Amino acid sequence: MEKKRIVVKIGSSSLTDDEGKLSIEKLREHVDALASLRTHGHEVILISSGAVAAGCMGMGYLSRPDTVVDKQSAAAVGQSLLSQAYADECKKHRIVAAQLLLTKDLYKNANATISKLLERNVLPIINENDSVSAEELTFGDNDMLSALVSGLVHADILMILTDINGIYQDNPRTNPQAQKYLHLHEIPDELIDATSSDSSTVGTGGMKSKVEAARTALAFGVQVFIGSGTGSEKLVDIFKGKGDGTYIGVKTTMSV
Ligand SMILES: Nc1ncnc2c1ncn2[C@@H]1O[C@H](COP(=O)(O)OP(=O)(O)O)[C@@H](O)[C@H]1O
Ligand SMILES: N[C@@H](CCC(=O)OP(=O)(O)O)C(=O)O
Repeated sequence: MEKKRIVVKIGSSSLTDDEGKLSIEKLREHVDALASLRTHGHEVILISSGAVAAGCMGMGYLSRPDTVVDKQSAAAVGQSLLSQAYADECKKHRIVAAQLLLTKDLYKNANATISKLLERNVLPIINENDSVSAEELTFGDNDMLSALVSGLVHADILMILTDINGIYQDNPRTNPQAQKYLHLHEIPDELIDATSSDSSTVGTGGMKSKVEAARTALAFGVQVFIGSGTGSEKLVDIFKGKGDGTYIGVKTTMSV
């Protein structure tokens, strides 16, 4: 298998249980899958959401808060829990993990650090620095952050993992008849217009922010997958073109 540079983005919805709390079981499965992708020789960078969700309980919030300061405070509590959980699970695979908390205005400064970490076989784990990100200058969700990082590091592939198995013509939670796109060559304006920003209870941006991110990544020459999966081989399967989701792009790095 040819070595590729792969950015994997994991949304809050794929890291939490039914009550919206951080699920160590789910996080463990993601780390197992990331480890397998690395074992196949690929360079892997992780963009992980989940700080706000992970911090809600410690802050005494019963559900995801609405105000910026409440979300920022929950993220401050949750980011350290998230980072510790990744470090613990990575250690089981003898993987050293690094944490990078980026902001929209300064994210490009991380380029050299990410390159050095990859050179030393360290797994970069990136999130937005929620606690200091000003409302008018925030990514808000990590979809666009993952697309911009993919461009910055000249990634070959961006895999966006979420709680739904691809892009549908309409939100399948409200319209069960909606049809799924298996493969898209590009993201037309009509698709962005038709895609909803309705998200899960823990996520932000819904499918709209993911298709917008996919369009940005495509413009950088990065092939994109949006979908879900289970088990330690799910990322390798996505790479092989056997993922449960939507493949986007004209290149054939992933054997779609
Ligand atoms: N056209 C669509 N196709 C698929 N999912 C959609 C669509 N429109 C809205 N959604 C919603 O997007 C949600 C995923 O977005 P989000 O909650 O932000 O996830 P994440 O936390 O992984 O970023 C799904 O649970 C689904 O309900
Ligand atoms: N940076 C935030 C991400 C916010 C968010 O909900 O993102 P996502 O789940 O990717 O839609 C966090 O870690 O909670």
